[in-house]
Amino acid sequence: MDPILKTEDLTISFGGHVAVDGVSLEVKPNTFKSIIGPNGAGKTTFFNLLSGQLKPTKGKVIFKGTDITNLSPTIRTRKGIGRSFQITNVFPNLTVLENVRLAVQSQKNVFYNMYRHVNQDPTMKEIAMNWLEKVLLDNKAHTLAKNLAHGEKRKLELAMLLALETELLLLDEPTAGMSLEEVPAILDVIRKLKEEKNRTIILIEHKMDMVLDLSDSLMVLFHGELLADGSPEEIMNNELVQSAYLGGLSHDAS
Ligand SMILES: Nc1ncnc2c1ncn2[C@@H]1O[C@H](COP(=O)(O)OP(=O)(O)OP(=O)(O)O)[C@@H](O)[C@H]1O
Repeated sequence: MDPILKTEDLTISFGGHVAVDGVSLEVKPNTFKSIIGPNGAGKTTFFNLLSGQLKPTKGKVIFKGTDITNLSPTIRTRKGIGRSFQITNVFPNLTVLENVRLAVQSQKNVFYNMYRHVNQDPTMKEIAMNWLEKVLLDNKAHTLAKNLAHGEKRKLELAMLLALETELLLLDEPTAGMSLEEVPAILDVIRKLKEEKNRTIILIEHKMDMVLDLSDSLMVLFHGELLADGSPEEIMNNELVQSAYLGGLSHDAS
């Protein structure tokens, strides 16, 4: 099966520091891949290269056989790469429902006329409400986004990402900063997405139990380099990974 996503020698330097260093990998469609690695290994930078927030110093990003290395984040989203929203992309003075409805509209290419449609299209509202139900946030539909608790904001980001209906989802620590009680619900949402088997999901995550539970494959970044790429079993048994990373991980994994 052809990969949905491929990187070739993907590299970015900031000044003299090589944050992502010659990463070549392939991701099969409708699989779940996690990226692990210690703090500062280059995981978020790698995501930024996939989503187009950063342009590489060298190398390529290929999505569904097309070289997208020089395309903008907006065009990449239209082509099917969805990156989890940061809360900075959320309108704080709109309600939760209105925020998701804007994401639904942008998926349907009617963003240019958003205020008219916000008020006039009941279907958009229903679709938005469905996404909110999916992330268990429908009870906060009419709350202003700025008044949400941290875990609820992460759920809103996830609902907005899902509303874009992209084939590839890039999830950057979706449970970061959540309280212990909030994590299982979001984990359930991600597990259900995986079980639908109609999306490719790449997850950056420090929580090893979550990674091992969900992933078909794992890639390990270490000082910007791809240290290993394989099944969870292969990675856990990889001596290089154990000595370079997993030994230390047991201390800082949450
Ligand atoms: N815009 C930037 N300018 C300069 N250096 C950067 C920039 N973005 C990232 N870096 C550096 O690149 C390296 C990789 O950072 P990155 O955030 O990708 O790591 P990470 O693996 O996601 O870490 P964490 O697990 O802590 O989130 C770090 O040394 C970081 O300081």
